Amino acid sequence: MTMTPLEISRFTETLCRKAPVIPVLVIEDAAHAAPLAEALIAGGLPVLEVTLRTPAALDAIAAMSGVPGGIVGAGTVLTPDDVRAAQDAGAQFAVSPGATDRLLDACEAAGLPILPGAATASEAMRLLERGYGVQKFFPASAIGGAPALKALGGPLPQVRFCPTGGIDTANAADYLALDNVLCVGGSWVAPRELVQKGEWAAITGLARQAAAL
Ligand SMILES: O=C(O)C(=O)C[C@H](O)[C@H](O)COP(=O)(O)O
Repeated sequence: MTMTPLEISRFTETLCRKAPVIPVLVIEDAAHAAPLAEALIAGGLPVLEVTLRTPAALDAIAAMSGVPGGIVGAGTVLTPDDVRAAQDAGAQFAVSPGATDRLLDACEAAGLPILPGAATASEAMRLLERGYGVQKFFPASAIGGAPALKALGGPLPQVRFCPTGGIDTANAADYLALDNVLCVGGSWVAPRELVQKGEWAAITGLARQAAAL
Protein backbone atom coordinates (compact mmCIF):
# COMPACT_ATOMS: atom_id res chain seq x y z
CA MET A 1 0.00 0.00 0.00
CA THR A 2 1.38 3.41 -0.91
CA MET A 3 1.95 6.18 1.63
CA THR A 4 2.04 9.94 1.16
CA PRO A 5 4.90 12.02 2.58
CA LEU A 6 2.46 13.39 5.14
CA GLU A 7 1.44 9.90 6.28
CA ILE A 8 5.09 8.92 6.40
CA SER A 9 5.96 11.98 8.49
CA ARG A 10 3.18 11.18 10.95
CA PHE A 11 4.54 7.65 11.29
CA THR A 12 8.15 8.76 11.75
CA GLU A 13 7.14 11.40 14.30
CA THR A 14 5.39 8.74 16.38
CA LEU A 15 8.42 6.49 15.97
CA CYS A 16 10.81 9.20 17.13
CA ARG A 17 8.66 9.95 20.17
CA LYS A 18 8.79 6.38 21.49
CA ALA A 19 12.21 6.78 23.14
CA PRO A 20 14.93 9.44 23.25
CA VAL A 21 17.41 7.23 21.40
CA ILE A 22 17.24 5.04 18.29
CA PRO A 23 20.12 2.55 18.43
CA VAL A 24 22.02 2.36 15.14
CA LEU A 25 23.14 -1.24 14.78
CA VAL A 26 25.86 -2.72 12.60
CA ILE A 27 25.37 -6.48 12.86
CA GLU A 28 28.00 -8.87 11.61
CA ASP A 29 26.44 -12.12 12.79
CA ALA A 30 22.68 -12.61 12.44
CA ALA A 31 22.77 -14.92 15.46
CA HIS A 32 23.38 -11.80 17.58
CA ALA A 33 20.27 -10.08 16.29
CA ALA A 34 17.50 -11.47 18.48
CA PRO A 35 19.38 -11.32 21.81
CA LEU A 36 20.61 -7.82 20.97
CA ALA A 37 17.06 -6.67 20.21
CA GLU A 38 15.82 -8.25 23.45
CA ALA A 39 18.57 -6.49 25.42
CA LEU A 40 17.83 -3.06 23.94
CA ILE A 41 14.05 -3.41 24.27
CA ALA A 42 14.46 -4.56 27.89
CA GLY A 43 16.45 -1.39 28.54
CA GLY A 44 13.63 0.77 27.19
CA LEU A 45 14.68 1.33 23.56
CA PRO A 46 12.05 -0.33 21.33
CA VAL A 47 12.90 1.37 18.00
CA LEU A 48 15.90 -0.28 16.36
CA GLU A 49 17.78 0.62 13.17
CA VAL A 50 19.83 -2.10 11.50
CA THR A 51 22.19 -0.62 8.93
CA LEU A 52 22.30 -2.39 5.56
CA ARG A 53 26.07 -2.31 5.66
CA THR A 54 26.85 -5.92 6.43
CA PRO A 55 25.94 -9.16 4.64
CA ALA A 56 24.06 -10.24 7.79
CA ALA A 57 21.85 -7.13 7.94
CA LEU A 58 18.74 -8.49 6.20
CA ASP A 59 18.79 -11.73 8.19
CA ALA A 60 19.26 -9.66 11.32
CA ILE A 61 16.20 -7.54 10.49
CA ALA A 62 14.16 -10.70 9.92
CA ALA A 63 15.29 -12.18 13.24
CA MET A 64 14.68 -8.96 15.17
CA SER A 65 11.23 -8.53 13.67
CA GLY A 66 10.16 -11.60 15.64
CA VAL A 67 11.12 -10.08 18.99
CA PRO A 68 8.05 -8.80 20.88
CA GLY A 69 7.91 -5.12 21.74
CA GLY A 70 10.33 -3.92 19.08
CA ILE A 71 9.93 -1.83 15.94
CA VAL A 72 12.72 -2.72 13.56
CA GLY A 73 13.85 -0.66 10.60
CA ALA A 74 16.66 -0.62 8.08
CA GLY A 75 19.38 2.03 8.00
CA THR A 76 21.69 3.05 5.17
CA VAL A 77 18.81 2.55 2.72
CA LEU A 78 20.12 4.12 -0.49
CA THR A 79 18.29 2.65 -3.48
CA PRO A 80 14.89 1.26 -4.55
CA ASP A 81 16.46 -2.22 -4.34
CA ASP A 82 17.35 -1.55 -0.70
CA VAL A 83 13.75 -0.49 -0.06
CA ARG A 84 12.42 -3.76 -1.49
CA ALA A 85 14.96 -5.92 0.33
CA ALA A 86 14.38 -4.16 3.65
CA GLN A 87 10.61 -4.48 3.39
CA ASP A 88 10.84 -8.14 2.36
CA ALA A 89 13.00 -8.81 5.43
CA GLY A 90 10.33 -7.29 7.65
CA ALA A 91 11.62 -3.75 8.18
CA GLN A 92 8.88 -1.38 9.32
CA PHE A 93 10.75 1.77 8.41
CA ALA A 94 13.84 2.99 6.58
CA VAL A 95 16.54 5.50 7.46
CA SER A 96 18.83 7.13 4.94
CA PRO A 97 21.88 9.36 5.35
CA GLY A 98 20.47 11.68 2.66
CA ALA A 99 17.59 11.66 0.21
CA THR A 100 17.05 11.31 -3.52
CA ASP A 101 13.79 11.54 -5.46
CA ARG A 102 14.26 7.96 -6.64
CA LEU A 103 14.58 6.74 -3.06
CA LEU A 104 11.62 8.76 -1.79
CA ASP A 105 9.49 7.61 -4.76
CA ALA A 106 10.32 3.98 -3.93
CA CYS A 107 9.46 4.34 -0.24
CA GLU A 108 6.15 6.08 -0.97
CA ALA A 109 5.23 3.46 -3.59
CA ALA A 110 6.13 0.61 -1.25
CA GLY A 111 4.48 2.21 1.77
CA LEU A 112 7.72 2.01 3.73
CA PRO A 113 8.04 5.05 6.02
CA ILE A 114 11.43 6.73 5.66
CA LEU A 115 13.39 9.06 7.86
CA PRO A 116 15.35 10.89 5.14
CA GLY A 117 18.60 12.67 5.89
CA ALA A 118 19.42 16.35 5.50
CA ALA A 119 22.56 18.28 6.37
CA THR A 120 21.82 21.81 5.12
CA ALA A 121 18.95 24.31 5.03
CA SER A 122 18.43 23.66 1.32
CA GLU A 123 18.22 19.89 1.83
CA ALA A 124 15.80 20.33 4.72
CA MET A 125 13.70 22.77 2.65
CA ARG A 126 13.58 20.42 -0.31
CA LEU A 127 12.33 17.58 1.88
CA LEU A 128 9.84 19.87 3.58
CA GLU A 129 8.54 21.04 0.20
CA ARG A 130 7.81 17.41 -0.64
CA GLY A 131 5.99 16.92 2.65
CA TYR A 132 8.69 15.48 4.90
CA GLY A 133 8.54 17.43 8.15
CA VAL A 134 10.52 14.81 10.08
CA GLN A 135 14.13 14.33 9.01
CA LYS A 136 17.40 12.86 10.10
CA PHE A 137 20.20 15.42 10.63
CA PHE A 138 23.37 13.72 9.44
CA PRO A 139 26.31 13.65 10.12
CA ALA A 140 25.23 15.65 13.16
CA SER A 141 28.42 16.34 15.11
CA ALA A 142 30.63 16.79 12.05
CA ILE A 143 28.37 19.48 10.57
CA GLY A 144 28.18 21.61 13.66
CA GLY A 145 26.35 19.57 16.27
CA ALA A 146 23.59 20.94 18.47
CA PRO A 147 24.43 24.63 17.74
CA ALA A 148 23.98 24.02 14.00
CA LEU A 149 20.67 22.27 14.55
CA LYS A 150 19.50 25.04 16.86
CA ALA A 151 20.39 27.59 14.18
CA LEU A 152 18.41 25.68 11.53
CA GLY A 153 15.43 25.77 13.89
CA GLY A 154 15.33 29.58 13.62
CA PRO A 155 14.07 29.79 10.04
CA LEU A 156 12.76 26.21 9.87
CA PRO A 157 10.99 25.56 13.19
CA GLN A 158 8.46 23.26 11.50
CA VAL A 159 11.11 20.65 10.66
CA ARG A 160 11.70 18.09 13.42
CA PHE A 161 14.92 16.12 13.47
CA CYS A 162 16.56 12.94 14.61
CA PRO A 163 20.25 13.95 14.64
CA THR A 164 22.66 11.06 14.10
CA GLY A 165 26.41 10.74 13.69
CA GLY A 166 28.92 11.27 16.47
CA ILE A 167 26.33 11.32 19.24
CA ASP A 168 26.99 9.63 22.59
CA THR A 169 26.19 9.99 26.28
CA ALA A 170 28.40 13.07 26.53
CA ASN A 171 26.44 15.18 24.01
CA ALA A 172 23.02 13.52 23.51
CA ALA A 173 21.34 15.75 26.09
CA ASP A 174 22.48 18.91 24.23
CA TYR A 175 20.53 17.75 21.18
CA LEU A 176 17.52 16.49 23.11
CA ALA A 177 17.15 19.88 24.79
CA LEU A 178 16.38 21.53 21.43
CA ASP A 179 12.77 22.22 20.41
CA ASN A 180 13.35 20.79 16.92
CA VAL A 181 14.77 17.46 18.11
CA LEU A 182 12.44 14.49 18.62
CA CYS A 183 15.11 11.90 19.43
CA VAL A 184 18.71 11.08 18.55
CA GLY A 185 20.27 8.12 16.78
CA GLY A 186 23.52 6.49 17.75
CA SER A 187 25.61 3.37 17.80
CA TRP A 188 27.01 3.93 21.28
CA VAL A 189 24.33 1.82 22.99
CA ALA A 190 25.50 -1.33 21.19
CA PRO A 191 29.31 -1.25 21.08
CA ARG A 192 30.85 -3.80 18.73
CA GLU A 193 32.88 -5.47 21.49
CA LEU A 194 29.92 -6.06 23.77
CA VAL A 195 27.88 -7.46 20.88
CA GLN A 196 30.72 -9.81 19.81
CA LYS A 197 31.06 -11.10 23.36
CA GLY A 198 27.32 -11.44 23.87
CA GLU A 199 27.34 -9.12 26.88
CA TRP A 200 23.61 -8.53 26.69
CA ALA A 201 23.15 -7.39 30.30
CA ALA A 202 25.74 -4.65 29.77
CA ILE A 203 23.89 -3.53 26.65
CA THR A 204 20.62 -3.42 28.58
CA GLY A 205 22.43 -1.17 31.08
CA LEU A 206 23.54 1.22 28.31
CA ALA A 207 20.03 1.21 26.87
CA ARG A 208 18.56 2.02 30.27
CA GLN A 209 20.89 5.03 30.61
CA ALA A 210 19.96 6.18 27.11
CA ALA A 211 16.25 5.72 27.73
CA ALA A 212 16.53 7.96 30.78
CA LEU A 213 18.08 10.86 28.84
O1 LIG B 1 23.88 4.99 7.23
C1 LIG B 1 22.92 5.38 7.87
O2 LIG B 1 21.75 5.40 7.45
C2 LIG B 1 23.17 5.81 9.20
O3 LIG B 1 22.24 5.79 9.98
C3 LIG B 1 24.53 6.23 9.60
C4 LIG B 1 24.53 6.41 11.09
O4 LIG B 1 23.79 7.53 11.37
C5 LIG B 1 25.85 6.54 11.70
O5 LIG B 1 26.72 5.58 11.23
C6 LIG B 1 25.76 6.42 13.19
O6 LIG B 1 26.80 7.12 13.67
P1 LIG B 1 27.53 6.87 15.07
O7 LIG B 1 26.50 6.87 16.14
O8 LIG B 1 28.45 8.04 15.12
O9 LIG B 1 28.24 5.56 14.93
